[in-house]
Amino acid sequence: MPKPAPLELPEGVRLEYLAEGGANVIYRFVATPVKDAKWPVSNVTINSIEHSSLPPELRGKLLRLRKETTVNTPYKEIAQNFNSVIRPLFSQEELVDQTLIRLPEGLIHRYNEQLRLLEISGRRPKKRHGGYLAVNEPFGLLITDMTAFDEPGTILAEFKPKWLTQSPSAPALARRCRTCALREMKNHEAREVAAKEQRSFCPLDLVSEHYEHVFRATAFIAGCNDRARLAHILYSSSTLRKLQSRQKASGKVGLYGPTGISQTTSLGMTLRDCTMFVKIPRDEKSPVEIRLGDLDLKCSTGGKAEYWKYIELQLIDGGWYHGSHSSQTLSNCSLRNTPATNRAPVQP
Ligand SMILES: O=P(O)(O)O[C@@H]1[C@@H](OP(=O)(O)O)[C@H](OP(=O)(O)O)[C@H](O)[C@H](OP(=O)(O)O)[C@H]1OP(=O)(O)O
Ligand SMILES: Nc1ncnc2c1ncn2[C@@H]1O[C@H](COP(=O)(O)OP(=O)(O)OP(=O)(O)O)[C@@H](O)[C@H]1O
Repeated sequence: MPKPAPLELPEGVRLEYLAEGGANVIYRFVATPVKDAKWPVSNVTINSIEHSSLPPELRGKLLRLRKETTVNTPYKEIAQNFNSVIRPLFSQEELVDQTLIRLPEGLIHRYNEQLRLLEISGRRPKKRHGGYLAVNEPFGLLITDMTAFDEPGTILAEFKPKWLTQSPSAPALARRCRTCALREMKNHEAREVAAKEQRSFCPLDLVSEHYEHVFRATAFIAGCNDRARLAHILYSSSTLRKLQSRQKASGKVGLYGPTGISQTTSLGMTLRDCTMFVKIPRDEKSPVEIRLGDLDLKCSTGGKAEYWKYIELQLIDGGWYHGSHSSQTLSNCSLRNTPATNRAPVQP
């Protein structure tokens, strides 16, 4: 059967900047009147987007546009990898879906202009200034909208679970997990140049079998004031456990990852840098929606695999896993007090 043609973004649809990361910018759809009778839409104000007035394909979706980066993997390849490598690992309800959509001509230039204006008006995070959309990218990605703007009372908690198991090449007597060790090393460097330090949870707490540890982790998750409710949701989240087991299965990371092109390493790193979205309705009886996003298969070429090994060596040789630096006295890593004899064996 021939493949269906990719969707096309109608000319008249306007976009509102929502957020961005290092490699992508995320937009909401703002329905505006268009001449094309195929897409009848009515006038709406920002923050109360009438989804019923959007073409059905765009309802409940956001638009993700790719930035120009050193890696520059085309969305077509990202979407193919998502379908062949990521999709089989999770169920449909556990993923922020991705669908290619062809962009109208001139759209990227218009929205690059808007990014410049957002910089001037202070609506773009400073650290993202100077990064713009890739002008040669013909596609955008329609992604599942996890925002709660259109659902009063619903809240969204968002965080990166990071490394849910210890690095396989961490020293056996480590008193820090991979994520806490790296954060503490980066904070040490930040302090030296008077830059802002990062505070976050220990990922091992997130998947702990002790509820109190999960509760401890929620102190660092923005978006949900009801920490106990969030902790209960995470404690019983099968998606979090599945992510952990998929990470374990892609264990060729740290010093053990092959150098150069390797899909196993790419997958291993991708699963350790994705985002978890938790959409919590006000009514405790309504279902909670938990999805994983930003699962673009990382590219292990271009020095990335070497960089990951270099980081691991720095953590080992620099003593960051041991927590022996004077700057590491205050840590909330779940391994910080563990007596060596009780520690779980490091994976082979
Ligand atoms: O190195 P880490 O663990 O700090 O993770 C990087 C992320 O930092 P953060 O999660 O904010 O601490 C970093 O996130 P930000 O750009 O800081 O939001 C990227 O996701 C980076 O991946 P890539 O180089 O864009 O493929 C991530 O780099 P990778 O190590 O996953 O390649
Ligand atoms: N499906 C979604 N629903 C709601 N918000 C989203 C969604 N996807 C992304 N976002 C918001 O946009 C931000 C950037 O998105 P995304 O993670 O895709 O960018 P990125 O450039 O790949 O990030 P990174 O720098 O981590 O590589 C997210 O941190 C989140 O706040």
